[in-house]
Amino acid sequence: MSVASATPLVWMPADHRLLGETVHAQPYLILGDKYARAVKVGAQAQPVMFPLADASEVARLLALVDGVVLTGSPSNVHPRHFGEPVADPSLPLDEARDEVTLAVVRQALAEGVPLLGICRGFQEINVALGGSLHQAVHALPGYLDHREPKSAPLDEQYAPRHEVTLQPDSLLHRLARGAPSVRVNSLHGQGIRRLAPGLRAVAHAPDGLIEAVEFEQARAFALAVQWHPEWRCWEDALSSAIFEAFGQALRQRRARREAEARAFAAAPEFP
Ligand SMILES: N[C@@H](CCC(=O)NCCCC(=O)O)C(=O)O
Repeated sequence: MSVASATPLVWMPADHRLLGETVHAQPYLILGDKYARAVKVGAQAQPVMFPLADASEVARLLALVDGVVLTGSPSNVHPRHFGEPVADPSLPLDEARDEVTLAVVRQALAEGVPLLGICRGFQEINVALGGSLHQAVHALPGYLDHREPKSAPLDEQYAPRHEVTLQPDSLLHRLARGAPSVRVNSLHGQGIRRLAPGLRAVAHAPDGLIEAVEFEQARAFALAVQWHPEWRCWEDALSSAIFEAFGQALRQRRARREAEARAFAAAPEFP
């Protein structure tokens, strides 16, 4: 008998933000609409949040889902996670998010849970595995300014800004149908400095900055990009391909989890 699988579930860890006027500002746990929408439309999956999850709950919560998306965010990963002080205290941090996402990366990769990282999520994967970040790419001689024009309309902020060259024989290169390079948007101030052990750089900007990584020993989909494929992912061939491939990996895990649950239910009980 064939059994139709339920819609896969994707854990999307929350940002912690203060919203409201200064004296009345209150803490909120939030998820950007464009990320959730890309998971729903592009990967045909259901986004879920565990808003007050802490690191000690990560393993138990990962067992309930079919994949993870680590989203972008205006906040930076705290540089203490790669042994540095904060270079610019005016920039936002989100240590509560760091606590969860760094643990999620290690556990998800160890267990073969499909993982997609975007922008901050890309940086989190590198830091979680022992890599480090440049805290201000634009201040480095010879590097481009990878930040978005802050006062421009969103369409302009998310417009393709520079090329990335793709590494042959990578998943990303296959998803780009063998194109040697693609143009991508760019909305970040930080970037990978020391690549973490176990990660392979599979895309580079013209200034040499790493723009995409894959996990070398991946047991399932494990890709992260510094740009934003979630932005109207259905309008761009590579963005659509990334979310479709992630969706396929989610359905494979979903089918496996359901088969295990059926086998467990059918097993004889021993006293
Ligand atoms: N703060 C980091 C990460 C940049 C990032 O994820 N930007 C996305 C902002 C828009 C959004 O919320 O999606 C850096 O600057 O490098």
